[in-house]
Amino acid sequence: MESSLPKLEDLRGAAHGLMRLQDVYNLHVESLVRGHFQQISDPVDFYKLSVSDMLSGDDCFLVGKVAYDLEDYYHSVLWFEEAVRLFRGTEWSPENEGTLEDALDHLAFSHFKTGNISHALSLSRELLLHDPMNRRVHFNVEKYEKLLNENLPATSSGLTLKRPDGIYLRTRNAYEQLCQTKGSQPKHFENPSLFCDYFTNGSPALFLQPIRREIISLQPYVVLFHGFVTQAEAKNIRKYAMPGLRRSVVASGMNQATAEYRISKSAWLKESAHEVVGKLDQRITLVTGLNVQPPYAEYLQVVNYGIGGHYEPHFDHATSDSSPLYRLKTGNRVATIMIYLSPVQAGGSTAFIYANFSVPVVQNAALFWWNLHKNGQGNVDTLHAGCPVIVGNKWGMFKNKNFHKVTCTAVTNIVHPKIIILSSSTHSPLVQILFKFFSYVQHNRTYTEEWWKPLLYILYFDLYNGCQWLLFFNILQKILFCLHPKKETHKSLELF
Ligand SMILES: O=C(O)CCC(=O)C(=O)O
Ligand SMILES: [Fe+2]
Repeated sequence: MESSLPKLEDLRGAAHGLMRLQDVYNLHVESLVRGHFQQISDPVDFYKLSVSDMLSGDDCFLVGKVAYDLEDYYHSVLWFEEAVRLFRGTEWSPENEGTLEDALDHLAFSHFKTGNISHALSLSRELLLHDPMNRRVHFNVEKYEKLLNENLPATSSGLTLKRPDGIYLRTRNAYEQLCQTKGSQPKHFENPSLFCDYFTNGSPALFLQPIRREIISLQPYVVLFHGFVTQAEAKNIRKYAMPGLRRSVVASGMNQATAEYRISKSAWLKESAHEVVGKLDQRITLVTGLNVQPPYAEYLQVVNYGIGGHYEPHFDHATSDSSPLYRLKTGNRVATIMIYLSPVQAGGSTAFIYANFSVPVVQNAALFWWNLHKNGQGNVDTLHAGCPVIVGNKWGMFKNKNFHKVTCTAVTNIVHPKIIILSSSTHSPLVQILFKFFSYVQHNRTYTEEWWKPLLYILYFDLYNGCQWLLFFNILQKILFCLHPKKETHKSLELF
């Protein structure tokens, strides 16, 4: 049983999670510990739990201690203040790690470190009432009195605490603002090009039961497909993923590692795990037109965020050549679809920072967006984040569509030394056909100077869609037509 119990890392993680909620949502610590979610700027409950267990003085002491050990006195002051308040009003319990004296001691020192000497002095004096023989505190009192007598400018009690910058987050304000505003996408009357419709994507499979599509943004293109999964499917997926859940990782240089900026658990689901996985792949193909079966895309990834769980602003696509995505030869991520598998009581929106909107968690809906521009370059407007979960348990499922195993194949021995083909692999059907095409062209010497232009279209097409043969042959026909405008194209096709 011991292995399933929380460890010290989990306890510290919980403290960081609480401080994250406090910061991102600008919450009052005093009301937060009572289960009321009130913003400092607007002290009305924006979420209220129906039943809640209050945090104890000892809980607050622990949170403060985590901050204090990191020399983050902004947070330690706020949490020790709460600990002192709660310790004062309750009997000490033998299960507690800290005491009122400990809290006073740490709070006094935190105030000293933030320049609030008068508070440090009064708290130290109070501490001496409980522990009159404490020589260290006597010494501190003398030191604080001396500092106050010297009347240094930064010793007043009117100082405002400044939140630490931590890892400098350029987009922090915009990100937090979007998290605080639940569902801040422009409404249709603000932007008439945004609309909702019943969408079939021209697919016969959706004619009788079109999907409800909500266009959320055009630049970047982001849409929400409502009712994408059923309640039962979502429940089953959560169940299948549960045993495989592990702490989520992020790309770190050439490798993958856990990181404070992504706190969640995730599991990969292969098609063999359950038939629902294959069904979902098919459904994604229907609404997006993309072949998303591995290896044309990654496996389905199920993600679970607990309270305070989040994913700070990031891109889903690789932005550096050393990304593990390239080492895995999966190619860059063209598009992402994210299915919300559970409701979330508060928090947990998906925020698009530069595009300036956030999408609240809509149970069973799927959010789709393109990460790359059509030329294959990353779209910076897709910078996005998963806001911290305030109350509840957020489950999501992701599918990332890749350029299919993009590698560079230099076509050297063929016609045009300047051409480098980006393709799946030399074994892919596309490349096999291209090679045949090249040798045909080489043999017949009938190409024009610009013969290669249509090829780029094919490559581009293949990279986006895997191979969709019907359209592929259409394009091939066009190429042949360029080469032999006078010949009947269907005859040329026979050559292949
Ligand atoms: O949880 C979210 O809302 C976003 C998560 C995300 O962007 C990701 O996992 O890549
Ligand atoms: Fe993402």
